[in-house]
Amino acid sequence: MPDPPTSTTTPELTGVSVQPGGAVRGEIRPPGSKSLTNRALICAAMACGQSTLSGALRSEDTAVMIDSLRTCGVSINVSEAGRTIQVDASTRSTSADAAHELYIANSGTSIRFLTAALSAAGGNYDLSGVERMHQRPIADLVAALAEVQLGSIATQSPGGCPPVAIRSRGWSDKPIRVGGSVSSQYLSGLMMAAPVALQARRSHADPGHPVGDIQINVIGELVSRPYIEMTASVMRSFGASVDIQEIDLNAVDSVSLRVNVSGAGYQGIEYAIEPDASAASYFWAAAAITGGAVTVLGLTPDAMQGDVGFCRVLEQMGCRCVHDADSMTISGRASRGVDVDMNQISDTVQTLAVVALFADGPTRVRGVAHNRFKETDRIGDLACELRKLGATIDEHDDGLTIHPPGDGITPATLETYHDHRMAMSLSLAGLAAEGVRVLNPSCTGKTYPEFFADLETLTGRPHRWC
Ligand SMILES: O=C(O)C1=C[C@@H](OP(=O)(O)O)[C@@H](O)[C@H](O)C1
Ligand SMILES: C=C(OP(=O)(O)O)C(=O)O
Repeated sequence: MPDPPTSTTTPELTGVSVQPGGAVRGEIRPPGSKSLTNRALICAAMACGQSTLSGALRSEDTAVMIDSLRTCGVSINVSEAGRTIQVDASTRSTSADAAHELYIANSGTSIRFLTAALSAAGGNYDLSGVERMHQRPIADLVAALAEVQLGSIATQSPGGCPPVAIRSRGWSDKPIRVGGSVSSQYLSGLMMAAPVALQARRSHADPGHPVGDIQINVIGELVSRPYIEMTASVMRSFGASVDIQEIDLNAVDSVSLRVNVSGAGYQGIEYAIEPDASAASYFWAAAAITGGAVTVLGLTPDAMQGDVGFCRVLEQMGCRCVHDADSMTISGRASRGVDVDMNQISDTVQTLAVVALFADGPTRVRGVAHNRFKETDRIGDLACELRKLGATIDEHDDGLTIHPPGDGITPATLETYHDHRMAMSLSLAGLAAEGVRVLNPSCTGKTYPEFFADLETLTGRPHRWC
C-alpha cells in the first residue's frame, strides 16, 4: 500500500477509502467560493484601477481563469497560497491580429464568462478545453452574442459546444435575448460583460451624447436562479448598476426575466470572498450521515451562495440546523427520505444522493435535468455508481429516486468520471460503511485540491490510499 499523502493536496493515486468510525464532530472553514472568485476576477480584469481579492479559491477552475486573463494582458499577482489575488487591468490588450489562444480545461464558469466579456471588449480569441468541455453546450450564449456582436462568433463542436472562436469589434446597442434552460452561466456572463460594452460605447460616443442601458431578456425557463443574484451582487460591488425584473412568462414573447445594466463601468476595489458553500455541503453531509455535528465557518443563511440552502433539505430529512453571525452547524442524522426540487442548488445533488443512501425511506430529486450537461452526466452516471453501493435507483428525465439499500451498503469501487463532485460526495459513503473505494481522487483539484486532507482533519481518522 502506498504511503499516505504528505502534502495537503490530493496525490495522484488510483483510489481512496474514507474510513468509518462513528459520529463526525468538529468545525471547518472551506476554501473560497469558486463562483465568487471567478466573478470577481472577471469584474476586476475589466475594471479601472487595481483590485485585491481576499479569501480566493486556488484550484484548476480559478487557475484557468487567471491564466486566460493573463494571456489577455491583465496583470495578476497571486499570494498567500492563492488566497490573495491582485489584479491590474490597465495592461489589458485586445488582440486585433493573431487570436489569443485560451485554454479553459473543464471550467464552465470560465468559458461562459470569458466568452461574453471578451466578445464585449472586442478582439480575436480562440477558447478551448478538455474533451468533456467540447461536449458541454454553449450554443444559447453564442446565439445571443451573434445577435449583438459586431464581427463573428462560432462554436466548433457538434451541438453548439466549444471550442469557441470570437472575432469581435464590440457590441451593437440591440437588446439581448438568451435562453436559460441549460445553464444560468450564459446570463451571468452577459450581465458581467454589459458594463464592458457600455464603457466601449461611451468611449466612442459624441461628447454629451447619452449612452443607454443594456437590456438582457431571458427567454423561457431559467435554471440555477440564485447564481443570478450572486452575479448582480458582485457587479454592484465593482460599481455597476443592475436591475432585475421578473416577468410573467406568458405575457411578452416568452421573456421570463429582464436585466438592465447601466453605470460608468467597473472600478477596482478590495473584495472579500465567502467560503465555498457547495464544498461546505460535504462537511454538513458528514454530520448528517454519521449523526454527528459539523460547524462550517464563514457561511450563514444570508450568504450570497444559494447552496447554503442545502441545509434546509437536511433539516427536512431530520437534521438540526443552527447558525450564528459567522457559521452554520448541522447536527443529527438525516433519517427521513424527502421529495425535493433541487433546481436552485443543483451542485449539491450528488451530496444529497449519498446522504439519502442512509435514510429510512426513498428520496426523490426533481428539477435538475440540466445536471446532465455538467462535468459528467450527473443523473445517469450518479445512478450507475449508487447502484454499485446496493441502492435501487429510478432515473428520471429531471432527476432520480434513491431507494436506500435494505441490508446496508455493498462494498464497491466507484468511478468518478473526472468529476470533482462525484469524488467528494461518493467518498462520504465510506464514513458509515466498510469498503467504499473512490477512484481518481485527484479530480477534486477542479475546485478543491485539499478536500481529502481537510476531511481527514475533520474526521480525525486517516483515509486509506489504495
Ligand atoms: O454561475 C456559477 O458560478 C455556477 C452556476 C451553476 O451552473 P448552471 O447554471 O449551469 O447550473 C453551477 O452548477 C456551477 O458550479 C457554478
Ligand atoms: C458545474 C460545475 O462547474 P462548472 O459548470 O463551472 O464547470 C461545478 O463546479 O459543479
